[in-house]
Amino acid sequence: MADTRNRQRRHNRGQRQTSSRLPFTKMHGLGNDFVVIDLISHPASLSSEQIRELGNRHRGIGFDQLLMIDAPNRPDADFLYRIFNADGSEVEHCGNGARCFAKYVLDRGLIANSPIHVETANRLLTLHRNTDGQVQVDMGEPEFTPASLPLDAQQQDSYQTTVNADGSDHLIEFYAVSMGNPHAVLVVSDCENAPVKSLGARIGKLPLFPQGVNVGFMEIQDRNHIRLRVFERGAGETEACGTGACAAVVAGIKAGLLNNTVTATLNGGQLQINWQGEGHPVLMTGPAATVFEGHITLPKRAGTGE
Ligand SMILES: N[C@@H](CCC[C@H](N)C(=O)O)C(=O)O
Repeated sequence: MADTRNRQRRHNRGQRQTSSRLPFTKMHGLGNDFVVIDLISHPASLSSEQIRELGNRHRGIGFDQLLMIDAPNRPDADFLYRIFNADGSEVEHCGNGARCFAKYVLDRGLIANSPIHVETANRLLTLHRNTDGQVQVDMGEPEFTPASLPLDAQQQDSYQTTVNADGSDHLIEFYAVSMGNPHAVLVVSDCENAPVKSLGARIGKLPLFPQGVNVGFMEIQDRNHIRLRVFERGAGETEACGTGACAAVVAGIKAGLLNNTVTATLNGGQLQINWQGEGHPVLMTGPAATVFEGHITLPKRAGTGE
């Protein structure tokens, strides 16, 4: 049944006309904020320049990520989930966005029940809304090979490099984890006073990371609790980063510093992360919220009357 419906949606995608008035919903997961658009009901295409303009917090709507809901390409998925950072770049994964995605498609009846199977650029995610409204996401398995980020280095347990920020050289040690998107995780003693913005921006630009990297600053409070701030690729420091929380917890478990179930406290609130070790997926549980709805007016395309 899902396959027949998906074939029809893919067919419609091939046939569709672009809408000039595009409904959007503003959502957030722990303050990591999103504009969500449903391209199945309202076909449209947005250039990276248009996405950057919409993401501008002073002249546009403002968001950390734009999330697109579309018809899947694979028969075992209910939807295709595409993610764009505020700088217009398309990326592979967004954990807080996945929880909002589940809330959006369930609240609007685009699917009757969870679990919801969602295709991303490189994974199949499973989303489940709990009876308390929180959403659990099977985020897939973490990867540690340099090629999976990518990271231009030989594989090690952790990596060291020197970064110049705030006028001085910092020798940093980091763990490298791919959650489908790239993460460098630093262990710090004082998360509140860590130079997240300056160091995060510099690390993200190191040639070591040819496709950039999300940089997490993790303070280990005890074996079941971390405090985490994340400087996201393409968005800067955000209120929360779901894939960043998974990457940090996984790095901490692999290093023997954390237990298998951890509460991560981000700037915007808490996520529960569970990982049973290599060969297992990471499970992330947290809230999703709708803020407001509106319409984007897209410029008419010359000569088409659209
Ligand atoms: N906010 C996200 C991650 C969004 C993508 C990231 N900035 C990247 O470039 O990989 C999350 O909640 O995971």
